[in-house]
Formats: sequence, C-alpha cells, structure tokens
Amino acid sequence: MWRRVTSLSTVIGSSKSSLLNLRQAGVNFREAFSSDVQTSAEGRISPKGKTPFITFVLGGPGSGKGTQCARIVETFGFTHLSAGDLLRHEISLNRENGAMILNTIKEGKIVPSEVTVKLIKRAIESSVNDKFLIDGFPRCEENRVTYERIIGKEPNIVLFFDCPQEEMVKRVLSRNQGRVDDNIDTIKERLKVFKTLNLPVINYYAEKGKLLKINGTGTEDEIFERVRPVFSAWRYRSKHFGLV
Ligand SMILES: Nc1ncnc2c1ncn2[C@@H]1O[C@H](COP(=O)(O)OP(=O)(O)O)[C@@H](O)[C@H]1O
Ligand SMILES: O=c1ccn([C@@H]2O[C@H](COP(=O)(O)OP(=O)(O)O)[C@@H](O)[C@H]2O)c(=O)[nH]1
Ligand SMILES: [Mg+2]
Repeated sequence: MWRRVTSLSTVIGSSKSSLLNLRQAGVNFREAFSSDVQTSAEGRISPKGKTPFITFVLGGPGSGKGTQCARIVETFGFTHLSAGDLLRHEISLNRENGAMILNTIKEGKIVPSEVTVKLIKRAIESSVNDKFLIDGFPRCEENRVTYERIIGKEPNIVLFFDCPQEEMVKRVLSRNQGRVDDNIDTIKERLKVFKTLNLPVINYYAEKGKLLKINGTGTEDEIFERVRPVFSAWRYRSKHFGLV
C-alpha cells in the first residue's frame, strides 16, 4: 500500500514545518530530495551539467494532473512535460509513429515505452530548466523500467492524485478539448489500464518512500494547497542545503 499523506492538507505556515509534516507523512527525504543520484551511461542529461530534479505526476484520467502541473509551473518554475501532450504532438506532426500512437490512444492502451521515453528524453535535453514535472508517465512497470534504463535515474519524488472514479469520469466527459479518447468507451478502458497497470507502479514508489499521495477531490485551489507544501519543502531544502 502507498503511504498516506493526508496530513499534507493540514500543512500550513513555514517551510520548516512543511518539512516536518512531510517527514511524518513518511517521505524519505534523503532519497527524495537528494541530487546525489545516478546518471545515465551517456552522462548527465541536463544541459546545465546538473542532474535534473524530476517529479513524476500520476493519477487516473481526469484526476487533475495537468491542472495541478500548470499551478506548480506558475508558482515554482518547473517545466511541465505531459507524456500525453508529447504523444499528441507526434500525431499532429504526422511523424512515422503518428498513426500507431493515434490508434493506441483511441483504444486507451499504452504506447510502446521506447517511443514515449525518447520523447521525454529529447524534451529534457532541449530544455534550459533543471526541474521537471513528468505528467502521466510511467503508466506501467515496463514504462518505468525503460525510463530508468534510458534516462539512467529514478525520479526524485512522485505525486499521486487520488480521486474517486465517478469524479474522474465526470471531469473527463466535460473536458471539451476534442480529444479522441474522452468518450465513455475509451474512458472505461483507460480506467482499467490505470487500475491494472498504473497502480502497481504507484505502489512501487510508495514502497521506496518516494510517493506523495494527494487527495484529488475539492476545488483546484484546495488541491493546490495540498500540493504547495511539497514544493515549498523542496525549495527550502534546495536553498539551505544547496541540493537541486
Ligand atoms: N478540482 C477540480 N474540480 C473540477 N474540475 C477539475 C478539477 N481539476 C481539474 N478539473 C477539470 O477536469 C478535467 C480534467 O483535468 P486534467 O487536469 O486535464 O486531468 P488529467 O490530466 O489528470 O487527466 C479538466 O477539464 C479540468 O479543467
Ligand atoms: O506515457 C504515456 C502517456 C500517455 N499515453 C497515452 O495517451 C493517452 C492520454 O494520456 P494523458 O496523460 O494525456 O491523459 P490524462 O490521464 O491526462 O487524461 C493515454 O490514455 C495513453 O493512451 C501513453 O501511452 N503513454
Ligand atoms: Mg492530462
């Protein structure tokens, strides 16, 4: 089971108290906020020569990943890499994999890991930033293992937006972005894929002490107030201890 992070909602005040609350919530700080992490055989992947600080953002379809990522970008200066957006961009460019990606998304299945990881790697390498939110990835164990093999490091922390299924379905059906997968049939498949393939990845990170489970219900503002302490703690640590 993942570690419960319900106390996040009560974290207010200084960044120091945020750190304490997060520690009580079971976050492994040595692991989560350390810049002393492995790099790939090809060397460091950040253009600044620094190992980037990577946050994976997970949750079911409609759990609010993209919405909260936009808020984190605005407040904490991260670069948002949505795996789904990177894949949709490939479709729009009519690249060789475009048709395969489109069909996979229509069916609510998972695109082959190497395709997605290469897009993520390219986006990280072409950015001048050194802190990233990777949204909607990894979606299965094979995604996770392929990422670690190609990128050469694990994420520093993993956010999981926990949201009831009925709420996720309601949000997706009213998203109105013209997405080919925002229909009831594909949503059913996406929910199945989430439960069977993504939850094991979420549990894996919980076991490693890297998971921050966030209650994904309530207004966008309320949810962001649960997210904020995570990054306030990160900023405090990076300022005072010189870590990324
Ligand atoms: N807290 C919230 N309450 C109600 N609707 C929300 C909330 N957060 C996001 N939404 C809306 O729900 C839909 C799905 O949100 P999104 O961030 O795209 O989720 P995800 O990236 O996890 O699929 C969007 O239309 C978004 O505007
Ligand atoms: O790493 C990823 C991310 C997304 N997708 C595909 O892209 C779709 C949409 O993903 P996105 O993250 O945009 O959906 P969200 O969860 O935000 O609704 C998924 O259902 C998958 O078919 C994938 O195959 N691999
Ligand atoms: Mg999204």
